Amino acid sequence: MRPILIAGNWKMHKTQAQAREFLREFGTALQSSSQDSVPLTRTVSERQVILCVPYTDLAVVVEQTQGSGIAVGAQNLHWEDQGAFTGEISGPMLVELGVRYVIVGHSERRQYFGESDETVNQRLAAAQRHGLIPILCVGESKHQRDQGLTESWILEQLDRGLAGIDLEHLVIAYEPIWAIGTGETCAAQEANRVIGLIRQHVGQAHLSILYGGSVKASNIDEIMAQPQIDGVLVGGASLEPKEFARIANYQALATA
Ligand SMILES: O=C(CO)COP(=O)(O)O
Repeated sequence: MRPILIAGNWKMHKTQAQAREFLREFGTALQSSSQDSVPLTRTVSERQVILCVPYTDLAVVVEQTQGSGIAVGAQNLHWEDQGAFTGEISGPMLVELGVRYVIVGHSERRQYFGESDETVNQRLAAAQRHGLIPILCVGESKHQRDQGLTESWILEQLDRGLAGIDLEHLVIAYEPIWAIGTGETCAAQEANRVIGLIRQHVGQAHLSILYGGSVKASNIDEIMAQPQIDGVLVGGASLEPKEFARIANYQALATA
């Protein structure tokens, strides 16, 4: 049985005060949106909820989620442990704060900050060296999809990104770029197909592979009904406590 992960990526949103407010409302919403009002700890122990928050919120969110079962993630890390890298944050700095997961290679990092598969690979290795679980993001652009390049592009991202990486302590997220922040969700069956290809290519039976891109309370049940999809990486909808709680408490439908 592969672990189910429901991860929120806040991107560059929320001050510490806003993070505290979110967590107050999220705790309540998690219980009230759960069908049988199970306590927070039980809900999240069956489905690992992860909040990937800005660096400045990490300490507050770790402190406020202690004992709740919610795990905390960062959104990037540098490959060196320390050094003259102005503006960067290293693995040991995250570990000291109690962070357990870290997103690596998000398409926004690749698009706006020049991340390449090579630096993604180095960041993955650094995360694992320090016991952090990296969430590697891969996905094609609209242009690549239209050109029929989806599969070859993703397999290339995987081959380059995962060279020498331990496949046991890793999560992959399939995030088609054209579905991020656009409201245009990838059809659940198509996401299932691509994730199946990723699983086959990586060849690691226990790997959790998530879908990301315009996930909302209104489409989570259908997405999670797909047999290859082990969870979601949620952007915009993770900023709103009630919406994200409903996503975490998705209703398990019969497998599509
Ligand atoms: O980029 C994403 C998560 O990492 C997805 O963002 P949205 O859910 O806002 O489309």
